[in-house]
Amino acid sequence: MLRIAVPNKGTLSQPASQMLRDAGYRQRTDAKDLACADEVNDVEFFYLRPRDIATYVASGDLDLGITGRDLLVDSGSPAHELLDLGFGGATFRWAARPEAIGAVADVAGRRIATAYPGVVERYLAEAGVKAEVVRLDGAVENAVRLGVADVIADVVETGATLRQAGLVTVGEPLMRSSAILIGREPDVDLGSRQAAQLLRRLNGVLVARRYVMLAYDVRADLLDQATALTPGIESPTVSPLHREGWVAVQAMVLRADVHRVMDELYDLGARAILVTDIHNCRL
Ligand SMILES: Nc1ncnc2c1ncn2[C@@H]1O[C@H](COP(=O)(O)OP(=O)(O)OP(=O)(O)O)[C@@H](O)[C@H]1O
Ligand SMILES: O=P(O)(O)OC[C@H]1O[C@H](OP(=O)(O)OP(=O)(O)O)[C@H](O)[C@@H]1O
Ligand SMILES: [Mg+2]
Repeated sequence: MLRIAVPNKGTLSQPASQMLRDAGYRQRTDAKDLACADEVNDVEFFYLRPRDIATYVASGDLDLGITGRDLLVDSGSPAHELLDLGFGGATFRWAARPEAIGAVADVAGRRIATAYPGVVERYLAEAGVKAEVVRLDGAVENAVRLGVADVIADVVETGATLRQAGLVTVGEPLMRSSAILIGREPDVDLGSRQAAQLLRRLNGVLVARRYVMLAYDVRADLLDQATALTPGIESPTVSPLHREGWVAVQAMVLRADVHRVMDELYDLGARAILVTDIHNCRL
């Protein structure tokens, strides 16, 4: 059985399980369950703290895992990123009181509060900057107000928590994170039937989330201009219509672009433009 680590709590937990469900895997129904076997697919899922997942995967005790890129870096573990899963996106940033520091170089000699000392120490070492790292478990934004630190380095998603604490970001993010699939080796072991299937299925979910299916009718003499707007992934499907001189076109389009593409197709003269969701795919 393939053994996979899944976040048991926190921001990544629910979307990770949802993505696995969308990929056709069985997931626990009770949030207190520690493991869940999917006999049909010959996979067993273990629910672990996302911070610990890289350790289990790097040791080889589990085959694959889902965690955050920042947590993988923070762990200092030799596990490898195999696939960006497209959820749990956040930046990891410096923040301080307005005007307290102007640039990242100014963190030198300051006290930096963080729950990710591994990420911060690696960054400081690479930048050749010396500073004191104060390791906290969470609610790091309070550290400046309470006098424990001068600067923080933390996960920023909407920025609402920083604003509440009267802090502003400084400089560029230390890193950009999102949920990732990790493994012990730099590539998925495609010799393992279950691992190859998991990768194909997750890629199928990613494509289904990013793309929609667009169908429309257009005059045959406008087909080249229309398909230039909707080239699809391989090539658009073109079928004859009963109406003389018209064709029906079907192509996958990026969800983020679909409204612009529909407007441009309409302006070109295409009609009966329909968008449908893709539930899953194998490309
Ligand atoms: N708004 C967010 N807050 C915290 N972590 C986030 C957020 N958005 C994405 N993430 C990512 O989630 C992972 C952190 O998850 P983790 O479960 O350790 O902390 P959490 O979601 O803050 O939960 P808790 O605070 O209960 O431990 C990191 O990879 C982080 O980049
Ligand atoms: O930019 P935002 O959208 O405000 O999100 C980022 C904040 O959310 C998380 O805190 P969480 O609520 O998990 O508390 P914690 O610090 O105790 O982990 C994270 O640690 C930041 O503080
Ligand atoms: Mg948190």
